[in-house]
Amino acid sequence: MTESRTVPEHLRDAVAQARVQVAALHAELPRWGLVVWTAGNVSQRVVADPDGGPGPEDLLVIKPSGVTYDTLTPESMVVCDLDGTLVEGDRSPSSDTAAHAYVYRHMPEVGGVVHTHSTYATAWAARREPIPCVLTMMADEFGGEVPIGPFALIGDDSIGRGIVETLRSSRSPAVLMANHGPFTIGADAKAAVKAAVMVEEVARTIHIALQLGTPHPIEQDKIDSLYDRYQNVYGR
Ligand SMILES: O=C(CO)[C@@H](O)[C@H](O)COP(=O)(O)O
Repeated sequence: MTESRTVPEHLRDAVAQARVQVAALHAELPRWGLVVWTAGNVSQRVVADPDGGPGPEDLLVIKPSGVTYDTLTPESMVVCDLDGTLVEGDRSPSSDTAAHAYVYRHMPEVGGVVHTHSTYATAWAARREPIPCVLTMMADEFGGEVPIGPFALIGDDSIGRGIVETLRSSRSPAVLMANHGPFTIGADAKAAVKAAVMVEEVARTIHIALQLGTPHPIEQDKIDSLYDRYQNVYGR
């Protein structure tokens, strides 16, 4: 594969650090039972101009496509530009790279993106049904329901467009792409992994609640209050 650009000298340390972080975060996906075989991926933005903030010249670090989790290392991670073009690496980038890159291009506040096929969240995605906000944990992390994104084919901008269109009008850091699975975002890749863990947890719990009867919705003012406390006070 041709490399159109190289990692600029001033970003070498930041890219090396991101390789370590992204490799370690990939190991979290099987650890939390969110993926099987080679499904799923984690990426992190590397800001090209730390003084100016996120911009179109940024890079992203992501896993190579089709490699099993137990063989992923910092060295095997690949670096792409925000068009999804390979900048550094020995293998093809993840097949979801275009989606991750689209999110970074259009949501400058996003520093990490995660995709899994975690079982319960993906079951909701298969039914194209948003996960209703019936748990305080959901109000805390998602600020409301977890929305459904459109059906989109893999490989081009379509998934990225669907993620951005859906999450722009939601407080949720997670979207269930129709018939596909969850994509999550965060200020960094760790926050996006956390959202991936949380969306699977609430998808499972609410699925079980539905087997027992009808879950009670939480009033909007209570959701707002829980969200505000968790986002601005909890853990500070
Ligand atoms: O769902 C998809 C494709 O959208 C992925 O989760 C693949 O299953 C893993 O792809 P690579 O990251 O290995 O290319």
